[in-house]
Amino acid sequence: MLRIPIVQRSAAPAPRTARTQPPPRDRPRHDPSGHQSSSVENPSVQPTDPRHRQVRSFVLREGRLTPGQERAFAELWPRFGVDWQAPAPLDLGALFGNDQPVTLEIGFGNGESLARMAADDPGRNWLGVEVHRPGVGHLLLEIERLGIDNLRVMRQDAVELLTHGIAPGALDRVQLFFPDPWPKKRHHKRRILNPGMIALLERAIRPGGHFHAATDWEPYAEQMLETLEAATGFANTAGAGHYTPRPESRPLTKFEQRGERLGHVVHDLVFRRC
Ligand SMILES: C[S@@+](CC[C@H](N)C(=O)[O-])C[C@H]1O[C@@H](n2cnc3c(N)ncnc32)[C@H](O)[C@@H]1O
Repeated sequence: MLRIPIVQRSAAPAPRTARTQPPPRDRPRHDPSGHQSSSVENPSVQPTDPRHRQVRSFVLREGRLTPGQERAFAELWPRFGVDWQAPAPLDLGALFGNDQPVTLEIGFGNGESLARMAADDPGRNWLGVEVHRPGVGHLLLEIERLGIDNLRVMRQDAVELLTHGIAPGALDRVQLFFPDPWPKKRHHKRRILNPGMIALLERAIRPGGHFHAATDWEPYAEQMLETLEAATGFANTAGAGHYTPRPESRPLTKFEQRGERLGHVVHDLVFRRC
């Protein structure tokens, strides 16, 4: 009898690299921010098993690095980048080499406004967390250009970082500027500022510390105001129902400029942790 050999296919998938296209289900259908975030080596921002997928505030996208950004990852990441794996909490004092108060910026984009703030306020430590790889590379180059040493950079999902990596009360301030608005109703669940995030912020920010958000998307601003005012751990520094005038200390961000070109009104919200 003729026997036909059965050829076994290897079960091991090809390793994912920075330049591998994500499978179709991970490709964004619509990104209202116009932002190209990327899929990378960092396991904490890799797509997870679809059976256990959580709703994320970002969609992983390919992002090409410029030669300058490639160099930044090779030369500057070892000094200013933070390699972190959940669930170990960060030792912020050791990270900065001092006990200055720490401001965390979530989703810094290209990082130019964050680097400016860090340069303007050296008496404070600054930690930026972003998932978009070219943005991280851009910020590393800004740190080099400005010659500052009070800023560290993380390539991470901020939700994961706040859930596992930040000890209770370890932060003096958290800032969230122009988060993706996810304007379609079916995408509202992707908005990063929701009651779950507010609970994480209440845990991470010390009593007397502050949370500062800004957005140019009116319905999101209204949702932020309502959700933050409903949280018992925060008090609106502008008084109930009010937005805060734009603080001088906040430089214009890239997405803010884009919003202004589109005629959007910008709202700032500053809440004190009580
Ligand atoms: C609309 S952009 C705003 C960027 C910047 N703040 C600005 O104003 O120019 C929102 C940014 O948040 C980042 N982002 C979204 N969800 C995030 C998350 N869970 N952790 C870290 N970064 C996130 C995106 O990659 C994107 O760069």
